[in-house]
Formats: sequence, structure tokens, C-alpha cells
Amino acid sequence: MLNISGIAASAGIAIAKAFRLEHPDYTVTQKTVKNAEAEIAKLDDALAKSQVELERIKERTLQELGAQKAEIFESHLLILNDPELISPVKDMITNDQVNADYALNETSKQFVSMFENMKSVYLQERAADMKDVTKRILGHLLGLNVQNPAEISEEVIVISEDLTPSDTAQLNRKYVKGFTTNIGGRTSHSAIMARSLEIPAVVGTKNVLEQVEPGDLVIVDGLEGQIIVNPSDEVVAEYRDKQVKYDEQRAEWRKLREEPTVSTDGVHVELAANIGTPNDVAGVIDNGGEAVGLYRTEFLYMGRDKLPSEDVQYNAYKTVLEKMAGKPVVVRTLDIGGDKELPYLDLPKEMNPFLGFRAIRLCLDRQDIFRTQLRALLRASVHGDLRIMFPMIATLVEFRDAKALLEEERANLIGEGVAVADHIQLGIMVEIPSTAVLADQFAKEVDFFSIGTNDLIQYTMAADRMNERVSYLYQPYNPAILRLVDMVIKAAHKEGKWAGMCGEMAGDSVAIPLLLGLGLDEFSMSATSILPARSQISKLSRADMQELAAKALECGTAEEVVALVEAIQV
Ligand SMILES: C=C(OP(=O)(O)O)C(=O)O
Ligand SMILES: [Mg+2]
Repeated sequence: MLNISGIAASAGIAIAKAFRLEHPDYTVTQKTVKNAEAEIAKLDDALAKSQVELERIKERTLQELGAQKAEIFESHLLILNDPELISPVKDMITNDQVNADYALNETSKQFVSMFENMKSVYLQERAADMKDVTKRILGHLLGLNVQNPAEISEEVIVISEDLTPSDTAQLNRKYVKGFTTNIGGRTSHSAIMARSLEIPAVVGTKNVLEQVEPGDLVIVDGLEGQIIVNPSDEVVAEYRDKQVKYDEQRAEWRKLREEPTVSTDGVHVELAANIGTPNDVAGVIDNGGEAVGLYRTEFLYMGRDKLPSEDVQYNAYKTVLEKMAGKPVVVRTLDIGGDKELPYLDLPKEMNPFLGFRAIRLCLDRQDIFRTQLRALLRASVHGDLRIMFPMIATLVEFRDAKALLEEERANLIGEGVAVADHIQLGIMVEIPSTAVLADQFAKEVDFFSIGTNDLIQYTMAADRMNERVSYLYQPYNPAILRLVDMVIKAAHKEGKWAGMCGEMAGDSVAIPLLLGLGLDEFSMSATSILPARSQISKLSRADMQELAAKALECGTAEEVVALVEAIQV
């Protein structure tokens, strides 16, 4: 039996066999071959295997995850069967007497660079498909063990170095009971998605992948951040017990589903949920969410091979608004970059992706992408209480520029005779220190703030939110962070605006008393955190929490703040 510690990323207990998800090395080297025909036969064999595999994955994805997710595999099949790719590979094998993997790789590189240099976005997107298909064929040619998360068909715990958000998007809850990774933190996007899928997860273990063999029995304790490998029967029994207790506790919380969130002295706050896809709305309603406080629309752009059209987006936004039946829905415009990549945009690699060309910076530059999203949102606005929020705003000028584009698209749509809601609240994420510091100026122009602590903490503390080696600096309770939050809330209230928080801190039981005391109006969190938060707030007095928060703002360290909060916990 082996215990491995990590970061508790998604609550719950899971017990199942290990499934190692590895991303193999596709390096190829040039070799001279005598028998070109034998190489061509190898290539044909790899193509045939890829064909069978893609058809199987497409079918399964269609059944388990729906047509939209399956579309990508349809395009891959088209490339696989395209003679324009395969003939030049065969010609190169014959003419240059080289190995099939080398010929394939070289030919594919030419196509990729040709697509990347095309003007049309559609053709640029083909580059990413080409790379994916090439990898699949290479996998067979090189005899690599390539796994596809969408293909898992028995109950497992997924173990991997890291899970990209698109890997996570393919995980099927029916089979993937839990996951654990070497790297990542509580606010990495795979952790956030695990919470929305309600899959127990432990991340940032540093070396779980090296310590677990396929088929080992693994316990994921997403409550305490522990992984237990090959536990004894007693330990399994102990954890089954813990699982039952956790389920009982959840049943207790569920009684609060239809209740408002009110402190003992009668102050009402709004508990909202963060979602990534329209499918997540069911979990919001199930967990008693009063609103959607953050719809991360970038997931609509990920896990596919091209930009979603205006209609695809309109339908997604409309679905969320309709399902929320008049309750507020804050939709955040595209926040791509950082750990959320869009391979088909083929953006150059950056030294510091979290400080780079992302979110609103990209949208203000690529106005074609941004305007399409704004039009889809404006069209959807008539279906409910839509609020629009811009991510990563660093300057007032960025906000004004983004707002001007929104207004232009509104005028265009009205000119085309399309209905648009009269008033749509327009807000910003406060996740960059410059914006928090200047919140008094922003508050005059925006309708609301939503504090994005996941980024605000990393930028304030200069500690990468993905890097477990500096995770000790990732301090939500640091008085420096609390002072920024305080400034933002005060600035909003001074102008009669509301202030929410949609970073993970909003659902954190140590932070909640402080945020209640600081006057936060809306707390947006993973749907599964809503009922525990409601239970907690209903036992707290806002007046007492104001005193607590005032003391916390005068503390010198995060530890002192935690001690203050612990002293009031009943
Ligand atoms: C909610 C936030 O945005 P994301 O986690 O998507 O960067 C945040 O930064 O707190
Ligand atoms: Mg952010």
C-alpha cells in the first residue's frame, strides 16, 4: 500500500482500477530503406488501423457525448482518406527510399505549413486536424501505445502527467470514476472541469504516474487530496465508509436546495454557479444555484477542430438562458490562452502564456472572432436575463474598445431587423491587479464586477497557478488579496453597482466568512459547492463577519487570517 499526497481538486471518494493515460514520444528519424514496397505496405496497414480506430471512436463519441463532439473525428476520417496526402507520402518512399514514418512526417509538415499560411480561417484550422491525424498514423507506424480518453469503457481512475482541458472534455463520467495527475493546481482548468463533471480528483501529486501500474487498485480521496495505491481490505472498507458519510452529508445539504441564502441577521447574498457548457446547467439547478455567475464560453471553442459558427454559439447561449428560466446568466466572452489552447488558431508558442496574448487581448485583435461571439450573444439576449462580461481587462481603454464593438454589433443587428434585449448588464472580470487598484474608475462605467481570484492571486503574488512548486504562494487569504477584494467591492458599492466573485475562492469555506464580511453580493462557484456554502452562510451573522473581515485586513500574513477564521468556526 502506498500513500501519495496532492492537491484536493474535486470533492468525493472514488475507488477503481488505474488507467494510465500517457502521451507518447512521436519523434521520427530518417532511414534509408531497400524495400520501398514493404514500407508502403506498412503505411497501408497503419492507415487501415487508423481507419478502424477513428470509426470506433467516432461512433462511441456520438453515442456517449453527442454529435458535436463526434464531428471532429468525421473530419479526421476525411483527411485519412484524402489521396492528396497519401499519394505524395508513397511517392517519397519510392523515390527517396526512405522509411514510411519519415515520409509521412515530412509530407504532413508541408501541408501543415501550407494550411497555416492560408488567409482563410477555415483552412488554417485544417492544420491542427492534419497534425492530429498524422500522430494517429505515426502511432501505428512506430508501434506506440496511444490511448484515447474517449475510448475508456470500464470503470477506472485515470492517472496522467497532466490532463489538457480537451482530454478532460472527452472523459465520460460513467467510466472515469476519478483522476489524478502529476502537475496542476486547484484552479487549473482540468480541475475546474472535474468539479463541473463531479469527478473526484487529486492533482499536483508530482509523481503519481511513476508510482502506479495499470490495473493497480487506486483510491482517490478528493476531500483530503490523498491517493492510496493498492490499499489493504481494511483501508478499502474505511474509504467505502467515508464515501457513504460524504453521501449522507450531501443528502443533508440537499434539503437547502430551494432555500434562499440568508445570514442569521437577514442579509441575502446570491449563490451562483460556474459552468463550461450548456450541459452543466442541469447540475446548477440540481444544486440549487440562483444564477449562472460565470459561463466560460471558451469550452465551446475547444474540443472541436474549427471555430464555432454564430449559429452554434447562439444555440448554446439560448439553451443556457432558457434552461435558467429568467434567472441571471453571466456569459464571459472568449478567454483563450494560458492553459486553454485552441490548436486550430495556431498561435505562436509564448514564453509566458499567462502573461501573453490571451482573452480580451486576442479578441480585440481578432475582431472577426470577437464580433461573431458578440452577435451570437446579442441575438440570444431576448431569451432570458443575459449579462455579458469581458475577461482579463487590464485598462479602461480595453473595456471601452470592447464595449464599442458590442454596441456596433448591436446597431448592425437592429439594422438587420433582429431583436436584441433593450438593456444587457455589461461587466468585467477583475483578475488583473491594475484593474482592482483602479476599480473606482471602472465602477463608473461598468454595470458589475466579478472578481476572478484564480488569476488575481497568481498575478498579485507572481505565482503561476499551474505550478505546484510555487503553490505555497497561492494564498487566497493573504491580506494583500483581501485588501484588493475589499477595494473592488467598496468601489462597486460607491457607484451603486454589484460585486461578485467567480474565482475558486468564492466557494472556499475559509474565505466565505471573510467575503460575507467584506460585503460581496454574489458568490459564483462550482455547482457542487453551492449547498455547502449555503449551509455555512445560513449559520453566520453578517455583522460579526464584518468585524472579522476588518481584523483580517489588518493582519500581516495568510496564517494569521486563517487563525482568525478558525477561531469563529463552530
Ligand atoms: C474565474 C477566473 O477565470 P479562469 O479561471 O477561467 O481564468 C479567474 O481567473 O478567477
Ligand atoms: Mg481568469
